[in-house]
Amino acid sequence: MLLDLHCHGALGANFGTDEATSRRAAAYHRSQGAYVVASLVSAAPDRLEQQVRVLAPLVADGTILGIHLEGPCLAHDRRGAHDPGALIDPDCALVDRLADAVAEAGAPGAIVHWTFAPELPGAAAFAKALVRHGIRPAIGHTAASAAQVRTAIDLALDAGSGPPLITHLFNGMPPLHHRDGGPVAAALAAAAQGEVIVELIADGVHVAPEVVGMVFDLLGPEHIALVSDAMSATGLGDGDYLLGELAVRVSEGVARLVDGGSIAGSTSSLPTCRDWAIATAGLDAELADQAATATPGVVLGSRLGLV
Ligand SMILES: CC(=O)N[C@@H]1[C@@H](O)[C@H](O)[C@@H](COP(=O)(O)O)O[C@@H]1O
Repeated sequence: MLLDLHCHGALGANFGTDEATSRRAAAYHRSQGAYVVASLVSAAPDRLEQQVRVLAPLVADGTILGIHLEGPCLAHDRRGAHDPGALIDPDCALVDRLADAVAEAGAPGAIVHWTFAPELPGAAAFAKALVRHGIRPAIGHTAASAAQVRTAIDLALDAGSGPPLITHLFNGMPPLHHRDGGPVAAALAAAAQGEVIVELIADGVHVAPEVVGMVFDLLGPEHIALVSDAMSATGLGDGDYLLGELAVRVSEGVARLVDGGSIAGSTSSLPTCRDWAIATAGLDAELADQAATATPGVVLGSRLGLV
């Protein structure tokens, strides 16, 4: 089985909406060959609490590997398919609240990682709060400079975190510029030193095959987690869907926000991404498999015992 650290749903369901459809989405991904961490897009704090409470029993019984909060402390300009009305500055009380909610709902430690933009006010205290709760900081949806990303990585490591994640490297951040390296340069340099693990969406839409190949050549599979970022259309066809509260249209397998046209997750399961990485990006099967099993396995650690 492959291990997908970033997955929003399948079969018309967004994880966290309700228990029955969340179970069906997880079962779909299992039937394709992947255990998933359920990702939640930016939403109001009350809504996030409801959603983590819906998912806690699924973590407790091993239906899903854990929960990933993607937002709501994200950069407005790099929000991609996140609801601009839900974005807030980093808020340590929200970390305490959601960590307490999953514990109370029977799944202490259910939150595996949490994506935030490190340039926002209060991000340093937020990252420390994550580490205090055993949640791995994930840097993403960010317009930070390379120096700000480097500082955030050091802060997380100093606070006792395992290597932070870089949420879907390249997507939701400025592209690499040779006179302003930004998050991509900082992430590649740190990953090469084993100080972060980068996610890559290898669905054939988000990142070009030659870029996927280049990242594997530069970093090696031990520093890369292939992820699906699968949204609710996964397992179904083209049509109209929701990502969180936002309307998404899927056409020829590509999901885009109806309003603005941002790409809005993938419609591929992780095994499909793995196959694309081999067939189209030209990776050795062994390397693709390592980035879809052993490397995400390091992030999951003892949580893997549950499945
Ligand atoms: C659930 C989620 O957040 N998914 C992101 C999306 O927000 C972003 O728009 C897209 C492309 O990002 P890009 O235009 O920066 O490459 O990547 C991912 O699909």
